[in-house]
Amino acid sequence: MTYTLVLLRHGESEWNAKNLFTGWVDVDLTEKGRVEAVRGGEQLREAGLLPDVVHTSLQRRAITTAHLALDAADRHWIPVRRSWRLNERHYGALQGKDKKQTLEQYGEEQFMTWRRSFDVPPPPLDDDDQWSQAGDPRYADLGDEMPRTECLKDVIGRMLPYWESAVVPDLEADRTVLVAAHGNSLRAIVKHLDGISDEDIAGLNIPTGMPLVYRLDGALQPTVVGGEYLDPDAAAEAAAAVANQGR
Ligand SMILES: O=C(O)[C@@H](CO)OP(=O)(O)O
Repeated sequence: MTYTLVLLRHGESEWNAKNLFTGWVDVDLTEKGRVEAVRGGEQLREAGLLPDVVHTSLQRRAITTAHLALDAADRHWIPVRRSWRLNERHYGALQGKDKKQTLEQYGEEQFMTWRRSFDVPPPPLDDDDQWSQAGDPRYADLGDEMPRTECLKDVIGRMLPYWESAVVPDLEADRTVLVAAHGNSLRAIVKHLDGISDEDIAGLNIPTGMPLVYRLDGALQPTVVGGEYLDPDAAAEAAAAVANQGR
């Protein structure tokens, strides 16, 4: 038995284009991001990878990407589930800050610790900050679970209950599952699937709008470690660009 999982990071967002830390700020796709999402869906269709169900975050850039990609694959009609547990990593007090300016102000080591360390979150974001999500009705039910900042370890901790209770049952029902989410929530899933160490995950970057396909065995172990991008050369180039943001 082999299960099929497709991971898709949203297309380029307005704040990706402006090089701003985004996190839970609900920015839209750019025109380029919309084209990437459509292209991602076309790649799925061309590869005969037709999702039976889609899981997204509660954020516009992932929701719109899923819709555009599925529309292009003629799978716009499949069931959808959304959860805050697939949201981007909450970037704390860095939300809304320019990545290049942050690098210049705090230096390489602190910048990379905040961006890619496993367990060091940025300082928390005040509830009255203009980029806070406190009071956003879509998160009204979160109570004490509402983050004010997160590191990747925190993202894994809040993502896994959803993975186990919602995504795994779909895989085990032999559905082709599309997860349309974010750079860091997808890094959390990849770390979990591939068993990547806390140190090595720092070097993993996920490009926008490029389907990453995992075939999983009956024990939900990847048959190919790291999965397979449908366009590996373009994905490698785009992942390197993500790694270099701020420079
Ligand atoms: O700003 C963010 O929310 C993320 C994804 O765009 O950025 P980074 O790749 O720096 O974690």
